[in-house]
Order: sequence, then structure tokens, then C-alpha cells
Amino acid sequence: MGSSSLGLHHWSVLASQRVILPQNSPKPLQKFHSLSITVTVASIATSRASSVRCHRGCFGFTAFNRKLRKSVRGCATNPFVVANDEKYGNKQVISITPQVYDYILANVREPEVLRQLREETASMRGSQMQVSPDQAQLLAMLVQIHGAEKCIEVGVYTGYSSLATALVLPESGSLVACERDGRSLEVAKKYYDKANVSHKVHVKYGLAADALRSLILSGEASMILHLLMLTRECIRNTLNCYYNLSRLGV
Ligand SMILES: C[S@@+](CC[C@H](N)C(=O)[O-])C[C@H]1O[C@@H](n2cnc3c(N)ncnc32)[C@H](O)[C@@H]1O
Repeated sequence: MGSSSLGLHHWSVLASQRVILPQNSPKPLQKFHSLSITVTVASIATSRASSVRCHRGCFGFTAFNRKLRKSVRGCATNPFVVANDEKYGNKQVISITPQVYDYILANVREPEVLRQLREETASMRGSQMQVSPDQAQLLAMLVQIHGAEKCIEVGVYTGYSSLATALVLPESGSLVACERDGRSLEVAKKYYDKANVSHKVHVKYGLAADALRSLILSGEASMILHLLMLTRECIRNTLNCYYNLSRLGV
């Protein structure tokens, strides 16, 4: 993986990374791992209990999710939490309450086209899977800070996070968008068109691992892997491909 590569994961994959990543991961993957934690922290803060349930079903990381559910429940009821752990110097920390989250949502910078996509998706099956506006803003910001030109999204659904990414990519940039569900992909494509970013998005309909394998074969250059929401087996296959990409130095 080249020097301009950046790896991010959605929080729910964090537990699996420990199991799947090779022990002697090359440096880029170590960077990838620590960056995921950044996103994880941000995402845990804004995840809803319903999505926690969904992820539990998908991945079966019961202990991890039990902990997470507990923290989400705690966040919803206690505006302030005193962290007794010495590590935090017994400081008072603000947790996310519905009111704080309302404030975040009211102040997030969400382009009009993303708002429309979010509203259209709200009535669709699986809408709880969609990333939230604040998560998308964080992703878009990281793409911009990093000056990324080539990105991959594994798991597009109706396209919210991929559209947020495509909107901030430069005109010369490209996003490989992998999704196995044709119906949600149709919605995504409609919004890429609407936002005039279709030329930046290379849609790969089918299993992500296949798309990644073909990227390896074609020797595609540096990229961002920024969302991975698959079954455990798919994660294993996909990460193997990703690991091969980094070993090849692409
Ligand atoms: C959590 S959703 C993605 C949310 C999306 N990034 C958004 O912003 O709305 C996960 C998506 O991954 C897709 N998916 C699951 N396994 C897959 C695989 N093996 N290959 C490609 N897509 C997959 C599902 O169909 C689903 O649409």
C-alpha cells in the first residue's frame, strides 16, 4: 500500500480485526488498525441501540456487543460520567445523551443531496445500517485531510457514505464502490447521478472480495478501505485481499 493510503473501518469490525490481521502486519496495516480505533470511538458515541442489535446479528461478537450495548445504554441515561479509572485522572467526561446527539445532528454539515438520500432511505428495509450524518462528515473530513484520490467502499447500501466521500474527492479522484445488493445499489446510483459524481464512482455489483481480487490483479494504486460491514467469512476474504494489496505495495 502506498504512502498516501489510509485505512478505516466501521466500529463493528474492530473485534474481528484482532482475530484476522496477521501478527506481523506490515506498517500500513498497523496504521490502518489504529485509525480504525479513531473511527470506532467516534462511531460508538453516535451509534443507536438498534444498530448495535443489527451488528450483533451479523457478526455474533456477543461479548464485544454486550459491552457496547451497556455503554450505549449508559450514554442514554447519564449526562455525565465520572471515570474512576486512574488512567483518566478521575475526570468527569460528557457522554452522549439524546440531547447532545440532537445538538450534533443539528450542527452537522450535511449537503442537501445527502439529506434527500437519507430521507429516501429512511423508509427502506435495513435503513438502520446507513451511517449517520456525523459519521459521514467525519469520513469525508478524513478523506480531505488525507488528500485521498483513490478510495474503496465495501458495503455501499444506498450510498450515503460513498456519496459523502465522492462529493469531497477531487475531480480526478475515484471511488470503487462494492455492493452485492442490486436494489440498494440502484438508489445509490440515482444519487451519484443527482450529485454529478457518477464519473468518480466505479460501482462493483457483487461480492466485495471478488472486486478486491480484481483490483489486485489489475495492480490498482493506493486506496482507502473505509467501510466494511460483511459477514465474518466475507470479512476474512476481504481482509485477505486487502492484506495482499498492501504486501504488493499497491
Ligand atoms: C452497513 S451497510 C453499508 C452502509 C453504507 N455504507 C451507508 O453509508 O449507508 C452494509 C452493506 O454491505 C453489503 N454487503 C454485505 N456483504 C457484502 C459482500 N460480501 N460484498 C459486497 N457487499 C456486501 C450489504 O448488502 C449492505 O448493503
